[in-house]
Amino acid sequence: MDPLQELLDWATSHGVKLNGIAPERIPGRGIGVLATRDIETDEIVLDVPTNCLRTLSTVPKARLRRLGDNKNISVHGILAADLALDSSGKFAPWDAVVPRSEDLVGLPLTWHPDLQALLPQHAAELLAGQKTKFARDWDAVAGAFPELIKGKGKNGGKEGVGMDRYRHAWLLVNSRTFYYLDAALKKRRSTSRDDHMTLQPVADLFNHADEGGCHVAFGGDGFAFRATAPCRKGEEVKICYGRHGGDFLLAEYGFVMRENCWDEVLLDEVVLKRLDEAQKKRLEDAGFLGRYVLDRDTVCHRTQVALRLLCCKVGEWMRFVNGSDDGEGSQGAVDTLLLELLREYVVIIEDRVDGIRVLEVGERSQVDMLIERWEQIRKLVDTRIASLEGEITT
Ligand SMILES: C[S@@+](CC[C@H](N)C(=O)[O-])C[C@H]1O[C@@H](n2cnc3c(N)ncnc32)[C@H](O)[C@@H]1O
Repeated sequence: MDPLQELLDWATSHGVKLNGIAPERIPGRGIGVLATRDIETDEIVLDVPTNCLRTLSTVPKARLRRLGDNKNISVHGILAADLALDSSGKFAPWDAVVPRSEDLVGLPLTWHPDLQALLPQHAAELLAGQKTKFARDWDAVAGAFPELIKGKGKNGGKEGVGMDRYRHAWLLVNSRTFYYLDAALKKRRSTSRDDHMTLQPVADLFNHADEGGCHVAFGGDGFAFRATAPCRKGEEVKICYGRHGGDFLLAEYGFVMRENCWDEVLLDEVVLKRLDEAQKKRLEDAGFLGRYVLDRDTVCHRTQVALRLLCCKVGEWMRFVNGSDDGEGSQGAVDTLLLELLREYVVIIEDRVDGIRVLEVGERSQVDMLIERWEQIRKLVDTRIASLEGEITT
């Protein structure tokens, strides 16, 4: 039988209700969810009861006991251990449709370090966070389940096949969990919002849309997915994973979107190098050092503050920071400086893309994805340059 049909049979026998939707393979997006009839706004298209979820509460007690009181492992890490070690067959129809390792090569955690080194700043920071978290989780899991450390890993590493299997499970958890909180999670000490997660077979087949996706509501009985816009038969039904820019989608989900109304880029690389140590200290003390964001329309207030420090006398800058000066008088100088910095950034972007093109590592799809991401950033920067040029000359 078709594995997707088996998953649906399994899910419906566990109380999952699909209404006017069905999963299908979609070129370039793995599996997604299509409308099988016209869907109206506010229709509930999917109901997932709590008994279908894979959470901390469904991890066998014996497995949890072996992890002991280890505070270093995250809930993410425990769920991944459960996926990697599970041989119960309880979720077999789901295991049969989730992406295999070769389907996850878009996630930068799987990339060659030379390619990782050419990620945009925000994506690189997210990746660094993942590496630290993964290393901690793997340490805890490898210590508790030494039977996982056997054979040679894909990269011939001493950690063995177990680490590859664990990383695959860890990435599945990374890219397909939903926010969730229950008694077990509340009881567990030292959990943060990041630990409030669950895996949901079937619901995890929805792809992401920046706008117009189904609304996901989580209550005591489970999850309900409600259409927020009409969807015609045959169209893809999506949800919004969050208002994420392209760097986040690339680092955490391993894909790039052609159009994304939430896209943004960090300008720290060009702004910070203009600041001397005293200016950095001043900005730090005021809470404005770093995280200078350009989105599809404009730069953020933090950028306005940092650039004003480079254009104004300190007194005027302080009045802008405390809100007693609206900054109108210095806006022209700030815009001129911003234009200069954005032009500098264009040169950096071109350099990065050239650097990626000459690399002889990584898979074609990874290289293409990284170049596409830099091209998106270039588009954001070029758009702002064009509008600043128009504003400055008029
Ligand atoms: C929650 S899963 C969605 C189901 C997934 N497509 C599958 O085949 O199982 C998230 C993954 O789907 C893919 N994805 C989600 N939204 C996408 C989009 N708009 N474009 C391309 N890929 C997308 C990414 O690989 C992401 O990591």
